[in-house]
This record gives sequence, C-alpha cells and structure tokens, in this order.
Amino acid sequence: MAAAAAAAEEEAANSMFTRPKCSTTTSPNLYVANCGPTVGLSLETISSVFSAFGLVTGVHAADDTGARVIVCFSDTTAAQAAYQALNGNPCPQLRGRTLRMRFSLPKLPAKVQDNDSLSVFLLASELAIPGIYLVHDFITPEEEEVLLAAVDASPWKSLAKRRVQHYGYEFLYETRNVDARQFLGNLPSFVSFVLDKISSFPEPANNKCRLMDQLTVNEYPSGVGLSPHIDTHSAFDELIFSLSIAGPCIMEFRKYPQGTWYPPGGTVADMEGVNFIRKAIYLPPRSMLLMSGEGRYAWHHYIPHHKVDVVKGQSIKRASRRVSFTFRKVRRGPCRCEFQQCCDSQRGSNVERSCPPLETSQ
Ligand SMILES: O=C(O)CCC(=O)C(=O)O
Ligand SMILES: [Fe+2]
Repeated sequence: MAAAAAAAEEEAANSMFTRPKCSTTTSPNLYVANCGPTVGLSLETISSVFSAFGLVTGVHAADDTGARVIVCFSDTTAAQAAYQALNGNPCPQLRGRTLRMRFSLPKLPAKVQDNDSLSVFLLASELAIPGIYLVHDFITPEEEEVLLAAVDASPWKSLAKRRVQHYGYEFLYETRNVDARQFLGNLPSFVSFVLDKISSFPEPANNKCRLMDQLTVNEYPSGVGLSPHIDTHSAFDELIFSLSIAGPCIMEFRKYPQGTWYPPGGTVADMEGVNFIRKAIYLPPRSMLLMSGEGRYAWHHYIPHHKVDVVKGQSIKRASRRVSFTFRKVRRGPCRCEFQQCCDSQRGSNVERSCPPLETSQ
C-alpha cells in the first residue's frame, strides 16, 4: 500500500505548502493561522497588510477551514520581518486578531496515486470494519428534496472549499470541538423525520443513546472532499450518523498501526512511510452511514478530492454537489473508549497532538 503516495495526494489537495522538517528553517512563505475569510479577513485585506513588509506574491488558503492562509513573499527577508512584527501579537489592521505563524515550504509535486489498488465496496459487510454500517435508501427521493430545499433556504457559512451549516452546537474548526455551553437550540424541525428513523436504525445494540443534539450540514462541490480525520473523541459521543444527499462520493477509512501517534504539531508529511490499512465504501445519495465503535474511534475517515470515483471498475462522476447531514451527540465528560491511542480525552487535550495536521484540517 502506497502510504506515502496517499499522504502526498491528500496534502496536495489541500495546500501547495508544507511545514519544514526543521523548526529553524526560514522561507519566503508564511503559514498564518487565525486569519482568513471565515474570521472576516479577505485574502485581499491580508495581502495588503502583509505588503507593508515587502512584495507579496500571493495569499492562498492553507486548508479548507478558511481560517489559515499561506502568505508568499518574493524574498525571505520580507517574510522574516512580517514574522517578527506580527507573530503572536494582536494585529490592529486585521481586526485585532492574534496571528500564529510559521515558515512554510512549497511541496514537491505529489506522486500519482495508484487508485486501482483500492477496492471500493458497496456494502458495509464487505468493508468489514467493526462499527461501520451503511443503509441504502434511508430516505425517499421526495424526502431528499425536502431536506435540500430546507437547507438551501437557510444561511450557509463558507469555508475555503465547501459550505456548512451548524445546528444544536457550532462545530469549531480551530479546536475541532464544540463549546458545550453554547447551545444554539434544538435541531430544526425539517430533520425530525430523519431523527425518528435514526432511533430505529437496525445497528448497533439498541441500548446506545441516539439522542442526537448536533448537526453539521456540509455541501461539497464536485471534486471537493474532506481531509482524513477522526471526529474528536472528547467532543462527541460514540455514534455518528451521516446522511448523503444530492450526489455520491466514496469514503475511505484508514487505520494506522498500534503505537502510531501524530507527533506534537506533526503533519501528514511526518507520517510518510507509516503504512496504514485502507478500505473504501461507496456512499450513494440517500444512504445513511453509521460510524460507531472501532470504526468511529480508531479509523480515520476521508473523502478523496475526486471528480470521478472508480467503483467496481465503473467510473462514477461526482454530481455538481453532495450534501451531507452529520448527526452527533455532544459529549458530557471525558471519553473512556478503549482506543486510547486515538483518544484526546485519554492522551491529553493538546489540539496539536490530538488532531490531524494543521494544514490538512477536517
Ligand atoms: O460528509 C460526510 O459524510 C462526513 C462529514 C464528516 O466527517 C464530519 O463532519 O466530521
Ligand atoms: Fe468526520
């Protein structure tokens, strides 16, 4: 399994830049966190503020959160000056935000991934990951239309590459968690019939709590995916339901060997050479995926950034958009799962340690 090639592909899909191996390396490019369109700072504004230090040749989204950018200067001296002046200090010209910065290097061209080596299954029983279930035709085409009309009548929040809506509790991309004290209100009535169906979902054991109180709606344009991640254990209870509508995609699951852990502040590039098990499943519109147990706690899930997915030898074009409804239950108290290697509650809550790489964030 070509772990390095896969890692290169997902990084390339999100950013053309990567963290230097050595923390003292400087470069003309700065990775700037806490800065970007989702925190009210346009790329033009950022460019003009950084221009005070030298010629800015480009400002790019660093990932799909919209809150981290790469500022490229024509030379290293200008980048160093900007770093000295702005790193860690509130910046009045940028709405007083405190920027977190480091130098960033252009990535080598990504290797072409051998997609053929990855079988995409149609059924969860073929995927055979404990705790992963898929129900086809969970809702009817008419119900799908109702859900689409409802979310299209509600305000979207734009991230760098996709749009989102949050209900119940806002999902905070910076910390990959929620503020459990900030209840936004009950889930909207247009999802009541989905919640009813969830309560009679065939698997897993019926005694697990299914009272979902957080909903994230994601809208992915064709070709846009989602970086590999495990939903933060301390943020959400075990069961995660994700309903696909409007268009299909494939979802890949990855399991790293026992003992693998993201190094503090590490990136996917740091993980190159670490082999992982890789399996994928096709998610057709109107299907409901349940992630529970090992599949929820110990496997990363990932939507490749493809315009076409190859499923059982057949090319399936992504639709102009896929919309997903992810239902979760906010966790009260620490996670006590048996997958400690992946559990931020049990390994410490340092975001840099417990999360996938900053530049390929969820
Ligand atoms: O779009 C999906 O089906 C998955 C979304 C997801 O993994 C998440 O919001 O954490
Ligand atoms: Fe997720």
